Amino acid sequence: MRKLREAIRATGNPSVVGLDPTDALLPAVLLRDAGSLEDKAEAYYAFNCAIIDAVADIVPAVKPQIAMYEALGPAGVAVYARTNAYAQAQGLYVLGDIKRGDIGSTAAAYAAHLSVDVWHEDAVTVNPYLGSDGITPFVDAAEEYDKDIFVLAKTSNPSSSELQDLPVSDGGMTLAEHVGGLIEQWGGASSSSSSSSSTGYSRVGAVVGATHPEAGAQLRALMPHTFFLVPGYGAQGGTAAGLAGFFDSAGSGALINSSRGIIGAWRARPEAFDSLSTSAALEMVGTAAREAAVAMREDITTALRERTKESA
Ligand SMILES: O=c1ccn([C@@H]2O[C@H](COP(=O)(O)O)[C@@H](O)[C@H]2O)c(=O)[nH]1
Repeated sequence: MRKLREAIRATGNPSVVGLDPTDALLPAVLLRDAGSLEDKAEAYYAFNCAIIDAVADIVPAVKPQIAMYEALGPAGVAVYARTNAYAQAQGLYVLGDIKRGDIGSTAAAYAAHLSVDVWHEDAVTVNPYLGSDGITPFVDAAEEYDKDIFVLAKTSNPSSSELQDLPVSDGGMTLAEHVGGLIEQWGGASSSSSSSSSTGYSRVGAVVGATHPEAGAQLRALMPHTFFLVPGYGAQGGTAAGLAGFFDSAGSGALINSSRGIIGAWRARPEAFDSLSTSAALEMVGTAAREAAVAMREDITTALRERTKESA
C-alpha cells in the first residue's frame, strides 16, 4: 500500500472517487449523438476525463467499476483501460474494481490484470469465495509487480448478511471475520519481502462496507495489518459518523469510496444542462464533482478529528 498511502498523505484525503458511468449519470447532452456502443464508450471517456481533471489534485485515487464498461462490450473495456491510463498519467492511484475469483489456473489468468500493463491498475478487488488457490495468484502478481489487492470481507450491500454474518465457529466468529483472518495471513505471506511491510500494512487489503460500522470497527481490531477499502458512503447510506472505527488510532488504514455521490453530483445543480454545449456540460460535471469531493473530504476528516478530541 506504499503508493496509496503516499497519495493519501500528499492530498490529506482518505477518499477515492468511483468512476462508475451509466447513461443515467451522464447529462443527456453528452449522449445525444451516441448512436452506437462505440460512441457511448467515447462519451463515458470524455465524462471520466472531465471528472479526473477536476479532482486529480485533491483525491489520491480513483476506482473504476469494470462492470459499467463491460456493459458496452469491447469498446467499453477499451475505455476502462484508457480511463485508467489517463488517471495514472494525472498521478492518481488506480484501483480497478474487477472482483475476480476462480480456481487457481483461471485465477492465474485473471491476475494478468496486475502483470500485463495494458490495464493500468495499481490494485484490483478480488473475491475470496474459492479460498486460497483463487487468491494466491493475485498475491504473487501483486508482490512481483509492486501492486495491491483488496479482498471482499464484509460487503456494503444489505444481503451481505446472508453469508458473511453466518457464525463459522463455536465462539461465534462470523464468516466475514474468518475471511479477515485469512486476509491477514495472505498479507503476512506477501509482506516478508514486500516494500509495503515498512508501512505497517501489507499489500493485501480488505473491502469492508461503510454501511456496517460495527463490523468495520470489529474487523479493524482483528486486522491490524490490513488496509480497508470502504464503499457504501453516500448513495448507499454510509455516513462519516460511522466511519471513524474503520481507521486505526493514527487516522490511517482506510480509503472511503463514493461513486454516484461524486460523479452524479451535477444532477443537484440548477443549470439546465441540456441547453449547454458538450464542453460546457463537461465543465459543469467537473465543477460539481470537485465540490462533492471537497465536501466528502471535509466530512471524513472532521469525523476523524472529532474522534481524536473524544479520545484525548
Ligand atoms: O461491498 C462493496 C463492494 C464494492 N462496491 C462497489 O463500490 C461502488 C459503490 O458505488 P456508490 O455509487 O458509491 O454506491 C460500486 O462500484 C460498487 O460495485 C460496493 O458498493 N460495495
